[in-house]
Amino acid sequence: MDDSLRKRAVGNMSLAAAQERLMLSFRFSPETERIPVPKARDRVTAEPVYARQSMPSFPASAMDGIAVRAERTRTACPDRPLRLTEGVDYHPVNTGDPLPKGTDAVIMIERVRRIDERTVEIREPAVPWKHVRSVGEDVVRGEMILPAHHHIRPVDLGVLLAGGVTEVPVVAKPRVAILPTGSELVPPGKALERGEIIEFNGTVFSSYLEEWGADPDYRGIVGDDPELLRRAILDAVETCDWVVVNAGSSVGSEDYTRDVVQDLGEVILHGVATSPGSPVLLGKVRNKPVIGLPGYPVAAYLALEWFVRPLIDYWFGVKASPRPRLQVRLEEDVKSKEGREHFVRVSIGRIGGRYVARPLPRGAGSTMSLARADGLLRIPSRHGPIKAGEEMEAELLRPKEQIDRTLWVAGGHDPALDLLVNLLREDRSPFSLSVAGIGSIRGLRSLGRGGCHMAAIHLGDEGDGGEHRRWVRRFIPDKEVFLLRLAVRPFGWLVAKGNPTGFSGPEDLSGSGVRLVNRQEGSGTRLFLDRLLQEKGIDPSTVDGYEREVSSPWRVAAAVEDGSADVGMGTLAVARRFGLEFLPLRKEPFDLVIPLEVAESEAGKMLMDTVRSDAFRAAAASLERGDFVGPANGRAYNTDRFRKGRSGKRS
Ligand SMILES: Nc1nc2c(c(=O)[nH]1)N[C@H]1C(S)=C(S)[C@@H](COP(=O)(O)OP(=O)(O)OC[C@H]3O[C@@H](n4cnc5c(N)ncnc54)[C@H](O)[C@@H]3O)O[C@H]1N2
Ligand code: MOO
Repeated sequence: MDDSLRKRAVGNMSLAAAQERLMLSFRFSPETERIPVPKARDRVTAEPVYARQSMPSFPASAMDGIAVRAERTRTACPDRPLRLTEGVDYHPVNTGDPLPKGTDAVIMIERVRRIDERTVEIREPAVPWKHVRSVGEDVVRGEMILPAHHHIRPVDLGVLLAGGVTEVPVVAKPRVAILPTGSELVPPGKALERGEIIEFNGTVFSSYLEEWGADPDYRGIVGDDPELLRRAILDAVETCDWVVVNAGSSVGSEDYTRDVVQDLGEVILHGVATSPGSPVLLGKVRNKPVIGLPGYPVAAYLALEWFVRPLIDYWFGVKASPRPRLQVRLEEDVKSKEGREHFVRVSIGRIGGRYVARPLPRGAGSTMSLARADGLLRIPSRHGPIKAGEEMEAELLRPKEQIDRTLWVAGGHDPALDLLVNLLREDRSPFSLSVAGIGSIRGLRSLGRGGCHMAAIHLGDEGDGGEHRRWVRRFIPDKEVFLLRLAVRPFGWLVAKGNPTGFSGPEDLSGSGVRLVNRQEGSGTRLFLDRLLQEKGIDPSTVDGYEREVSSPWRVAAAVEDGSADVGMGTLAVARRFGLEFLPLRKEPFDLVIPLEVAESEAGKMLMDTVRSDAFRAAAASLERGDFVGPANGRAYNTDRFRKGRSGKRS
């Protein structure tokens, strides 16, 4: 047996213990840099900074007016106005001017009546030192402006400069080497050969590290070769403070990070009890941290935050504030095994005054689901699975105010929804739309129990106008709802160009070697297929590929395109986008189901106006013809439509 196949599984220390172990393994003594104040934003002070001069450095007028000696104006009153002569009793001053010698108060110009060129009159006495900024009123020489280990903000630059400081001592940034490893990796932009993967984790790491205050040093892709990795780590520890190695920390035959680190230094620990993100390697080479992160992007970014971010904060001596949290109710069950902490990405919507969370795809490779997530559930290792309806705390990845202003559509998917998302943004709408493609039936069910604002459905044929209404009544019997038509889409079979298997209809799905790619249960497409099979008396278990479920029309098309399936169902627009052949079956309406209270809300009205706009209608019409259109770029920004906020017609 190949030795690498006998590698041990990774360990499972708890995340908290692993973080502590890492922190206890290093002591840092970062250098201090002196940098010009204008460049100091987001840096961290290395020492306290004291004012070198006072601000203001002279008594200054705080208002436009006249400077006087207060004592000389004592007799002024409304009955006996006092006349003052310029150059003798008063001096004109503007805000910020030094107070002329011999004066100690300023009278605002509004309180002064001009008599002639050199004479003014006042009706009340000046109060000594009123409207005068005394020396050091703002910053006083010798005062501490910023303490040590302070994260410098734009306003701090102002007080530093005002206090006569031009250079500020800051903690030098930790230089962090980033070593993406893997012979399958290629730089972005290259035309991909089979098996090649675009290297993007390195860029994401660099960007997070910059955001957290470190200085990333991206050192390029290292192939799967222990000698190359060894040299890359040794080079990196020469010039960098820490090293982050990406991938190769698991137990595959080409995962060398552990052995190389062991050989060059010490493995502190390998493997944490989390999902995703478990194959983490923490090591020490030449007394410097070497951190091996899993290759799968979501696992990698979470683990970067768990292990590298606290090191950065420790280096700078600052404490990052934790993300805001929010109590949410789970829309669906969430599986989680005891003994491991689970991190689950969720979308969050505010529905009927409470926050509802829907779990997003769990795969550690699903970058899109992290990019789209509103929050993160952290399920403790002793918790076990979570049932739909349970409440939990979520960490927010998006501001709550944005979540509050998002309408949530769940159900079937169509490019018309993307169009809506973009039109709302183009129109500078305060509201946005978030789409959960979970299938028409699940969308209706979710709407029925208050799990989303609207459902999107395609469950019928254009010929049968009542079909959608019947579905709605079945799932939402007790709510008044609108049906808003977005499009009528040509729907049919998608096959490769030239229809190589000669597919002609459902009869060909059974026993003829044609491979199907199916949609998930609860989708309108699945329902339609099941009906066709039933009509033809075809047993689904005889259909090759019936069990292969994908979760969107795009994934159906992608499977047909890559040749792993021969046929699937989808719209003409999707077929065109993928260059596939389309065999039409029906024209199906794609409708939004909108409860009355949502339709009458400000957000609902805005959405309905957008659906009725010329821009949407034109774009939707081309979708119906099967032409894919992008967002209507360059369209004039029309505030008027939103101010009017007309309400919708009932369907
Ligand atoms: N038999 C087992 N297999 C695996 C286990 C296990 O316990 N037993 N753990 C799984 C888990 S969990 C994870 S996470 C991954 C981690 O594997 P590696 O860290 O060794 O990463 P790779 O296998 O090299 O890559 C995984 C995946 O990610 C892609 N990748 C890698 N680097 C990049 C990059 N810089 N940019 C973009 N994408 C990248 C890579 O191509 C792979 O597709 O192991 C499981 N397996
Ligand atoms: O720990 Mo891995 O990240 O789940 O796929």
